[in-house]
Amino acid sequence: MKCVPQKIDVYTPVNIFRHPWIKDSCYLDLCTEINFHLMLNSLALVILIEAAASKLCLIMALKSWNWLVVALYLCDHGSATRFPSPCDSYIYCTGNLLHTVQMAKLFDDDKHFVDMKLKMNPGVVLAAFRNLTSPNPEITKEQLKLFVKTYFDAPGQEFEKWTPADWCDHPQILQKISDQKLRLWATELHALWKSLGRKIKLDVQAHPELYSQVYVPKPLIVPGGRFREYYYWDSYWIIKGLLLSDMRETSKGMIENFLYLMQRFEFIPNGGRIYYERRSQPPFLVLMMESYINVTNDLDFLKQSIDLLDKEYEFWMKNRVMPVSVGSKTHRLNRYIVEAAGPRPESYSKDVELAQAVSEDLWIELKTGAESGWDFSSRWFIDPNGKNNGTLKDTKTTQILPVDLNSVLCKNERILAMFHKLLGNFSKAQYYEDALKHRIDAVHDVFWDETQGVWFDYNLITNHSNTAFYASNLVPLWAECFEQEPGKIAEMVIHYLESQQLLSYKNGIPTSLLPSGEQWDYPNAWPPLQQMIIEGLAKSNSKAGQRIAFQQAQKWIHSNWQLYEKHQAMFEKYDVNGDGNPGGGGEYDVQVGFGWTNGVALQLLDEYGDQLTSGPRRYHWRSPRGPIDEPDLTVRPPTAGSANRREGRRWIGGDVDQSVVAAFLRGLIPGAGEGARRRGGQSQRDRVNLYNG
Ligand SMILES: OC[C@H]1O[C@H](O[C@H]2O[C@H](CO)[C@@H](O)[C@H](O)[C@H]2O)[C@H](O)[C@@H](O)[C@@H]1O
Repeated sequence: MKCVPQKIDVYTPVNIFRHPWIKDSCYLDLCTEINFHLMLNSLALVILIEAAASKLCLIMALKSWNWLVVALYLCDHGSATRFPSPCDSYIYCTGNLLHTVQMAKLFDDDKHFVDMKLKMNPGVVLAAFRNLTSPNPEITKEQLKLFVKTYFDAPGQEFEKWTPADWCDHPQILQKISDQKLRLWATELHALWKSLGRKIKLDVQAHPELYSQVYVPKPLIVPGGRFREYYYWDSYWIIKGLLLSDMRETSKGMIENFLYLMQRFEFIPNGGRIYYERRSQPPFLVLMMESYINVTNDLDFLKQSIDLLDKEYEFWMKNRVMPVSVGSKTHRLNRYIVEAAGPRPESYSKDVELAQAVSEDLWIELKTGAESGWDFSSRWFIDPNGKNNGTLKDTKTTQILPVDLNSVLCKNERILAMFHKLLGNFSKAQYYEDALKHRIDAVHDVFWDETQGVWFDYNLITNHSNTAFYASNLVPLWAECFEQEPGKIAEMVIHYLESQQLLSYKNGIPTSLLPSGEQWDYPNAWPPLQQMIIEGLAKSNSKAGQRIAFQQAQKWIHSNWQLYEKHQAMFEKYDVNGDGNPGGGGEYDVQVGFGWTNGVALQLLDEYGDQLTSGPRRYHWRSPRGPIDEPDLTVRPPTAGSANRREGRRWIGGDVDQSVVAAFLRGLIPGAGEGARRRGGQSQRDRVNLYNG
């Protein structure tokens, strides 16, 4: 036990019951029922125990209420309890009831319980649970089941029926898709917005204490499956898809919800549940607004929202920054870090079991992993020697400067500068331009590897790069977070991709090359990562980059479509190998729906709709100036000695007839359809032709 200064806002007289020593016997919601003397006694007892155990804690603290509170500020049981729990609820975020239900594993998925609605006031439910468990805390699983049935409703009670008013039968995007099967599929993807649409009941606003759902005023689109609520970074690709489905009102409503959350929390939480309220996700709000403004030119909306957009950027720059010195320069770069203690309520039993072998600090690292959106991945593993190695228990997300987060912030800075120019605030625009300049410099000095021609995450423990492949290494290309000539940098990145054989997978670019069993690793391929990589290559001034972008788009669309034909479902992630399989691994079963997958598929169909095919047809390039180089599309397992070949790696490409796969892939050479006609812009296809010319 040690005494360390605490954040003053952690234990105030009102929420003093959150102190870990008394929280299980004295619930905040029961405060009014508790005799004042009893309360004083228990506080005195806590202080006495604290004081006895730590010579540095002053017994003087007993003298007055203020001193009691001060003593509680100063006393601590270890680093993990320095922080508050994921939220203040003794039903959904911390306490005996949550612990008992989750550790009894009443449901297959821990998220089920924390998504249930309370039938009665939390104080009543907690009192009933205390009665049930005292004096004998041992209760049977049957008693517990009955208790949950008596006091909770099934998840999903927080929504009312809603059909988006801006949904129409024939969005313009359909006309751009030449392949009939893909066009039919796009029609069905477009229809999926209706089944993923949700409107939160006003009762959630009136009685927030009965729900874990966080109220937002406008209807929204959820990812699907167990993800019954909105998610921050998912919503970017959902909004992109909605805009292509001509659903501007729904898109705007989703952005308004995030602005509402900014007002309430001063940052944007991970997702729409109170157990997510002390962590965020990659900062995409400014990018959502850019997408919306590009389509609508709604400058009034931008004007009303700009202060909150600035505020979100400030949140990241105040709370998620680390100085890092390279040579004589010190840069300020961003990292993920979540200052909340305890297991994640939605994965409670798994977190408790995992931390038993390690320390409770692991819970901070896991929550930080969730904030990164990459929960979980070998990307965050750092073993006791500081190496990028180990298993989930070696997760040290806070100790890594992530390439992708800094690239997204690069985009934020560029877009915010542009927004302020549009609104006539030139000094603020200059502020963001300066920030962008510093960021580009820092990204170059800290992340860029000139020899390998790619960016790498930076390990803050060893002060070295982590040179393993992660798809996030390519995000600066998409974010245009570099100074060099884009064509040149793209050529270097392509050389890296080829040398690592990352373009040889049948269904897309893998998340990593390590089959760790975690979901943000090999062999999974995730929609947002494919989209950023494809767009990054497509917008580079490189002929090869544009060609590869199309090939990857074709692979992705084909495997998404193939699996949809088989299961009538869209998945949250896919396997890079085989004849179309959903992804797997991680702590929950693969989910269907699926918000960002549908958004990315629509984006690719919009961009390449005149060229993409559902089947293995051979296309001939009909450029008037002669053929482009035929790409090497041979599918092969990694060769011996290549950096991507690791012990135990699963190569599923061996399951299928390689010659058939190779023939299939050879059919993916860019074809000449009718030129893509984009609304107000140059298409990928046009850019390819221009380049050829
Ligand atoms: O319940 C486990 C974790 O689930 C979420 O993460 C995954 O799904 C999200 C929604 O599609 C996605 O944004 C995230 O990238 C996925 O890894 C949730 O965001 C986590 O906080 C949660 O612990």
